[in-house]
Amino acid sequence: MNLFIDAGNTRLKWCLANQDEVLASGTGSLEDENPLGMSGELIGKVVSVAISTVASEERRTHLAGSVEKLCQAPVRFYWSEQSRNGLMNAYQDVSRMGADRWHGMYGAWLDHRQGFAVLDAGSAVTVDYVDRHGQHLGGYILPGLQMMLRSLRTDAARIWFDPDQGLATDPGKSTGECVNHGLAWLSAAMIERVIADARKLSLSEILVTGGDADRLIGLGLPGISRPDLVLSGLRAIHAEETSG
Ligand SMILES: Nc1ncnc2c1ncn2[C@@H]1O[C@H](COP(=O)(O)OP(=O)(O)OP(=O)(O)O)[C@@H](O)[C@H]1O
Ligand SMILES: CC(C)(CO)[C@@H](O)C(=O)NCCC(=O)O
Ligand SMILES: [K+]
Repeated sequence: MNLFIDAGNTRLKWCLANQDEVLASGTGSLEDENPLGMSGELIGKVVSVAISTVASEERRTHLAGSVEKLCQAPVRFYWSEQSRNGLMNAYQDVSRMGADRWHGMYGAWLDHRQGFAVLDAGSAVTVDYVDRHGQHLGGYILPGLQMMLRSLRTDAARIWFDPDQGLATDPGKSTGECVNHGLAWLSAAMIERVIADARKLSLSEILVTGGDADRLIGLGLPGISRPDLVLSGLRAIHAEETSG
């Protein structure tokens, strides 16, 4: 079995899979001693490890070391590419693009050839557009929802509030409401823009992934929830690279 890991800035997601099916999946944290939280029985099945990561070089090295030791298996990292299987990256310097964006787009490309947007609402939010010819048209990088709340709390002296996951967007009448409704209101505005862009660019689907995907869908994003998007792109690339 192969172990696949999507290591973001906050959490990591993993799945244990062979060519056709996923045996197990879970989440973990780079901060934990056992970063995957996998049982010994599952760890024993791992013969190779493929990782997509946007973590710092220091955290990446640490992850590689601990996974290698834990699984006694070779670890391979996958990065952004210029093109693959008809999908073409708009970046001139693809080495600068977060691997999660490329793997998410590739996961989407395998199932949707009619043009799509990928919205990854993680520690940061990314939006990427791909047309029906497989051409990546470019994208956006925005602060994530938790990141915005954290910056309000730490950078503004008189803003005290309890964060909530509410969906209300009407004008707030307390600090807490102003902050929480403000975040939902901003997210709703982003959703409107993504919808308008998708229409203008003739993209037929919006695929949503990341920890805050459900929140955005709750706020009206007409998207398909694909929590596994990055891992499924990574699995496909690993299979292509190691077959034959
Ligand atoms: N159990 C959880 N732990 C942490 N964040 C969570 C959890 N559930 C939902 N979230 C939300 O998910 C967001 C982080 O998303 P995700 O886990 O996809 O990040 P990530 O993959 O580490 O980030 P990135 O890839 O952007 O670096 C946070 O803004 C938070 O609101
Ligand atoms: C934007 C994030 C943090 C989203 O996870 C990641 O894709 C990243 O670190 N990207 C590097 C910059 C870029 O994609 O251009
Ligand atoms: K991510």
